[in-house]
Amino acid sequence: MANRQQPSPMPIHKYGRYEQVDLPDRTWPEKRITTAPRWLSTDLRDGNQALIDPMSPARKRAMFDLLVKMGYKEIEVGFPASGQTDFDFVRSIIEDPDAIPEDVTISVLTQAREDLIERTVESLKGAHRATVHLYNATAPVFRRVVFRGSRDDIKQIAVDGTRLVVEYAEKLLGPETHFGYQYSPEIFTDTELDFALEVCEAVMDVYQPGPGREIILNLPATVERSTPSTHADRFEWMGRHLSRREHVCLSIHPHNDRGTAVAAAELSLMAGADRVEGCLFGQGERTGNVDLVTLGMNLFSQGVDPQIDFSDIDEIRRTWEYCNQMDVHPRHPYVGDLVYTSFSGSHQDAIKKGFDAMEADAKAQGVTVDDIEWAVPYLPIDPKDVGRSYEAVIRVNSQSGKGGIAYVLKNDHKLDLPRRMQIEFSKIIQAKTDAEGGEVTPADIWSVFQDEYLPNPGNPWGRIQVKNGQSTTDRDGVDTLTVEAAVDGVDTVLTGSGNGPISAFFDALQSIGVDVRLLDYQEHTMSEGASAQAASYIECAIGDKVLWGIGIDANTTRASLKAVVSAVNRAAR
Ligand SMILES: CC(=O)SCCNC(=O)CCNC(=O)[C@H](O)C(C)(C)COP(=O)(O)OP(=O)(O)OC[C@H]1O[C@@H](n2cnc3c(N)ncnc32)[C@H](O)[C@@H]1OP(=O)(O)O
Ligand SMILES: CC(C)C(=O)C(=O)O
Ligand SMILES: [Mg+2]
Repeated sequence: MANRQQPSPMPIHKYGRYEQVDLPDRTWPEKRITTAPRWLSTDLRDGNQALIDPMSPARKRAMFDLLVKMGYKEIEVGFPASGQTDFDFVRSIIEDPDAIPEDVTISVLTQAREDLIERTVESLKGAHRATVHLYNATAPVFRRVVFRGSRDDIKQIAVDGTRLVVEYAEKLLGPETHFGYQYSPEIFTDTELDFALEVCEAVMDVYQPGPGREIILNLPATVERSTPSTHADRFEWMGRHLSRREHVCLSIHPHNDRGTAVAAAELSLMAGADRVEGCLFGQGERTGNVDLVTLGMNLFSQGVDPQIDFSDIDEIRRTWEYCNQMDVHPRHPYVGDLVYTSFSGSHQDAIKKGFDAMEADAKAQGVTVDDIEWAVPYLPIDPKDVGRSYEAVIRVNSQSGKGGIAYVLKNDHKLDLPRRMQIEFSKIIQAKTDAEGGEVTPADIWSVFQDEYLPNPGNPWGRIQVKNGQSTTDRDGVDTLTVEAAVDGVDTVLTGSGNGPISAFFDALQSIGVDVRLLDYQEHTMSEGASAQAASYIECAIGDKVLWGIGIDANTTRASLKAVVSAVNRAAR
C-alpha cells in the first residue's frame, strides 16, 4: 500500500536513539501478573511538589486519610527537609494517635546531604513504621552537569548518604520505630545499567540488607525515555544481576513523559519488580507519575485483587480534586465522566445485547447477574463495581442507533420494544437530532415516545381514546367485544366480533371506517405483583401504512386494544 506521507519540517537530528538492552533470553514476555504488587503512593511528595500551589496542611491530611482508607500501606508523606510545612505535616500525623494505622509505613524523601538527612530523620521521631528514601542522580548528564564529578564521585554521594541515614536513624530514632531504608538512583532510565548496578551494590554494602533487614531499591523512570518493553528489559537485567536479591524489594517509579507509564509499570512487574510507586490519577511531575488507580483497576478487571478499595471511585475523585485543585479528565480511565458512556449506535446496540445476554445467562443458571463473569461489550468492567449507576452508560446523539434508544426505554421505563419498532422509533429520534443537533436526554426520548405512541398527558391527541369499560364474551370460539371509546370527541360504544379480542376490535373499527390488518403482536409484563402493568406492541397495516402502536395497562386485553388505537391514531395523524 502506498504511503503518501512527507518528511516533516521538525528538527529530528536533535534526538538520539535510546539504547536497547542486550537480553535475547528475556523471560518477562511470558510472565503474567497474578497478584497485586506492593504499592507506594507518592501523592503527598512527588504529586505535591508538582502542584502550582502545594497542598495546604488540611488538604494534605485529607489526602493522607483517603490513601489510608483506600488501603495503601506505604505512603510517602513529604520531603521534611524542604521546609517547615512538610516537616510540620510529618510531625502532625506522627503525633496524632488516630492518623497512622499500625500497619501503615510512612516514607520521607531526602537528598544525600548531611544537614538534610539529619532534619529528615528527626522528623520521624516516634513513628511506628518509617522509611527514609534517599536519592541522587546517576545518569551521565547529571554526573557531568549537576554534580560535576566522576562515576566514583557520584557513587560516593550514595554511599555517604546511606551511611549518614543509618547513623542518624541509630542516633535519633528509638526502638519504637520500625525503621526502613530506600535508595533511588535518580534518572535510572538514562544511567548505564552496569553503573546503576554498581551504585546499588555499593549502597547495599553499607546498609547490609539481610534477613529481617530489607532494602528497597527503587529504579525510577524519572523522565520516561523508552518503550515499556525496554524498561522491562532493564528491570529483568537488574533483577538478574543484583546480589542479595531475596532481601531487596525491587521497586519501579515510572513517570509518564511518553504517555506509557502504565504499560512500563505492568511490563516491569512482569519482569520481576515487587513494588510500584505512583500517584492517584497520574498526578506528578510534568506528565505525571504512573497512575495508581489505572494500575489497580487494570488488575481488578483481570480478576486480580488490587488490595486497594476503588468501590467508591467518585468519592476518591472528589477528595483528590479538593486536595490537588485540579479536575480529572472526562476520558480518564475508570473514573472520567464519559468513560462508561456510549453515544454511537453500534456500541449501544452491542451493550444493550450484552446486558440482555447477562440477564438471560444468569436466569438460566439460577443465579444473579453479579454471580456470573462480566461480558458486556465495550464495558471492560461493570460500572456498578466502582459505584457508578447505569444511567450514563448510553447517551443519545446524532451518531446513535436504535440499540441505545431501546436501552433507555428498557432501562428507564421497562419497555422492551420489538426490533422493528425500535427501528421505527429510532428514525423519529434521528429526525429530531438531525434537526436540532446535540444530545437527546432520556427525558427527551421519553417525551417524544409518549407524544408519538401513548396518550400524551400534556397534549392528548388522536381520533380515538379507549375508555375503561370493555367486555368480551366467548361463544363457540367467537369473541364479541364491546368497547367504550371517544371517537372524534364523541362518546361511542364500539362492537365487533372475531376469533380473539384484537380481531373483534378490528371488526369494531370497521364501523368507523378504519381498516386494520394485524402484522405482529408482542407483549410483556413491566413489573411483578398484583399491580403489575403489561405492555402490548402491535404492528398493523392501516391503509397503505405499516405502523406500530403500544398500549400499557394492568389489564392485558385493554393494553392490546390501546396498542391498536395507538397505531390507528398515528396513521391518521
Ligand atoms: C525527581 C525528583 O522528584 S527528586 C525530588 C525533588 N524534590 C524536591 O527537590 C523538593 C524539595 N526540595 C527543596 O525544597 C530544596 O531542593 C531543598 C530545600 C531540599 C534544598 O535546597 P537548596 O539547598 O537550595 O539546594 P538545591 O535543591 O537547589 O540543590 C542544589 C544542590 O544540591 C545538590 N543536589 C541535588 N540533588 C542532590 C542529591 N540528591 N544528593 C546530594 N546533592 C544533591 C546539587 O548538586 C546542588 O549542589 P551545588 O549547590 O553544590 O551545585
Ligand atoms: C526521587 C525519585 C525517586 C523520583 O521521584 C524520580 O526519580 O522521579
Ligand atoms: Mg518522581
